[in-house]
Amino acid sequence: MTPMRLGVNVDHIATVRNARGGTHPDPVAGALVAEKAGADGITAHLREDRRHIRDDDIRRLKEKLAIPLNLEMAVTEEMVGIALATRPHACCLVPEKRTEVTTEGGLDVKGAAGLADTVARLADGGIRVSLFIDPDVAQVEAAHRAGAPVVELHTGSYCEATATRPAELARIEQAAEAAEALGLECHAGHGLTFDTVGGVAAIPTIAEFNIGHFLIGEAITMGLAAAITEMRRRIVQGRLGQ
Ligand SMILES: CC(=O)[C@@H](O)[C@H](O)COP(=O)(O)O
Ligand SMILES: NCC(=O)COP(=O)(O)O
Repeated sequence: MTPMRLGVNVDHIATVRNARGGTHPDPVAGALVAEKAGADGITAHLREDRRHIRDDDIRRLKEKLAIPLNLEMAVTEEMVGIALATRPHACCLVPEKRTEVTTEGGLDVKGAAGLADTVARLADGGIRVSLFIDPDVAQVEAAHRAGAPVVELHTGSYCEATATRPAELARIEQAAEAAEALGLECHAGHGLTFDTVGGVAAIPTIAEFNIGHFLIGEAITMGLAAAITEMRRRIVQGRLGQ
């Protein structure tokens, strides 16, 4: 059976940290909790504007994790240099727009000149390269031509859709079938939640799910009670001089 790995994206732990400019919460500490909880890998997106994950987070993730690190990054010389210096297990190449709130779409692999060269340089550095694309058969075929062994299908439109969700899921299924036929490993991610992951997981050839924003949100709400209980305990301890 095709594996069904869960990659936990820790970007938005860094978003909360950066809101105060300090060191807490630490995305690396969160990644180690995810590792202990059974995550199969950790994903972190080093954006060009460093709005959440920073260079030092990537360095520390590589140093401390026992599970694979998947570095998401734009196709730039700076990022290729960081990847080759850090040597994560995998790099997922994504499109980036400075003003976007999140990754709005997939890479236009068909129109990206020089992408095959970037894929080859990263592969020569021992890094498994994945291309983050819209669920579109032509993009899957272009990813294959560019020499990438893996594609990650952008599930954002599927997750956001209501009436058209079955049609969006059918696009993901077709793209996953095309990847399988070409011998590419297929991953899925973006915007997945408890309610939307099942539909995608039902596609038998998808080997990895990369999920971040929703999980970090649930960690805040599901974890809030435990944090409050611990804070109450510390207050009582302090009062009693223990
Ligand atoms: C490429 C992608 O989907 C992710 O990196 C993810 O969405 C988290 O990063 P952003 O929210 O900054 O896009
Ligand atoms: N590549 C997608 C990813 O890592 C997580 O996306 P999201 O769950 O934070 O939207």
